[in-house]
Amino acid sequence: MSLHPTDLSPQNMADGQRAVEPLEHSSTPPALELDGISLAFREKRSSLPVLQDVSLSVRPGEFVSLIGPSGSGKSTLFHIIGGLLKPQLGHIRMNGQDVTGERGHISYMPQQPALFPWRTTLDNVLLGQENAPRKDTAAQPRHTSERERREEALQWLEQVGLGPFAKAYPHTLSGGMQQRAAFLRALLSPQELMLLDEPFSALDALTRGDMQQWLLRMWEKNRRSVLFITHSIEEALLLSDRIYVLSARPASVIHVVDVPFPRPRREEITLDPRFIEWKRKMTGWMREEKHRLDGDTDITGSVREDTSGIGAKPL
Ligand SMILES: Nc1ncnc2c1ncn2[C@@H]1O[C@H](COP(=O)(O)OP(=O)(O)OP(=O)(O)O)[C@@H](O)[C@H]1O
Repeated sequence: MSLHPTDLSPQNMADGQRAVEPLEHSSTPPALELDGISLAFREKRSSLPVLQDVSLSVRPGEFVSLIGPSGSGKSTLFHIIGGLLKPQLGHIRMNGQDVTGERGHISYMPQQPALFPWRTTLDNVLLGQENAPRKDTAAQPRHTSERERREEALQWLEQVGLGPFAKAYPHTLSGGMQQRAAFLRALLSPQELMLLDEPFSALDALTRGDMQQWLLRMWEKNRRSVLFITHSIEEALLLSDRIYVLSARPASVIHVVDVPFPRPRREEITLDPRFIEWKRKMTGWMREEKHRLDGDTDITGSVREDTSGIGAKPL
């Protein structure tokens, strides 16, 4: 389990000091390691550089977020990690093994729940296990029979308040309920690493807040390794151990934030002055990046400079 000792006390923030590097680096290899990933989409006569030398890691049991301007290449990065695209440069390692260009190593939760309308909630939740090789995971140890898997999935559905809807079809569920089912499907998949691509973006604000709290509790109980895409700085700060901030396209990592707030975290943390300060600082970064994307020459060149003094690591 990774730890993120940081020194982001209000005093240090005022003093303009940086967060210390994590003290503990476990000898266990990262659940996910991206090493110098670059990709350009090539068409007949043109080339669109989308990712440029992106490196990041997710240690076992860590919740890591990616945040960056729209169109910067976040989903493309997920497609590369999932083996749907092969980078022109760089490597992907999972648990120390090079898996660049290989499929089947991750469980994935997309923006839309993508439940099959002809399958019940229970059968949708079981879908992730049907085409994947069986192996132990933290959430689900090895089973011998289909019946046991169904029973366990039913217990999970009860736990997330979907017990009465196990036999219902997706169109009868609310957006939040569908997302919980989609999350369970990913959680019960045998792959250890979960990629969550803006899972709450289609939900209304209140449901989204509820789902964030729900995800926090679920993750704190199960501690899967998660890479999470979001556009919401508040969501990233609330949920993550670490946040990678991407530049505009071609995306590279411009800041890494070791989130200093202890767990378990609850909604109240968003009212903490340190949380508000982080949010303000990160909003500034994102705004600068957006201006750069829009071609605002006044601030071009200032984006990669860390002026925060509150613990971010500029690259
Ligand atoms: N298959 C493709 N062929 C050509 N260009 C593509 C392809 N897929 C994505 N792009 C382009 O690559 C860029 C990055 O797209 P991507 O969807 O990865 O960005 P994103 O950061 O996930 O965006 P958003 O935050 O809006 O979801 C965009 O300009 C997009 O138009």
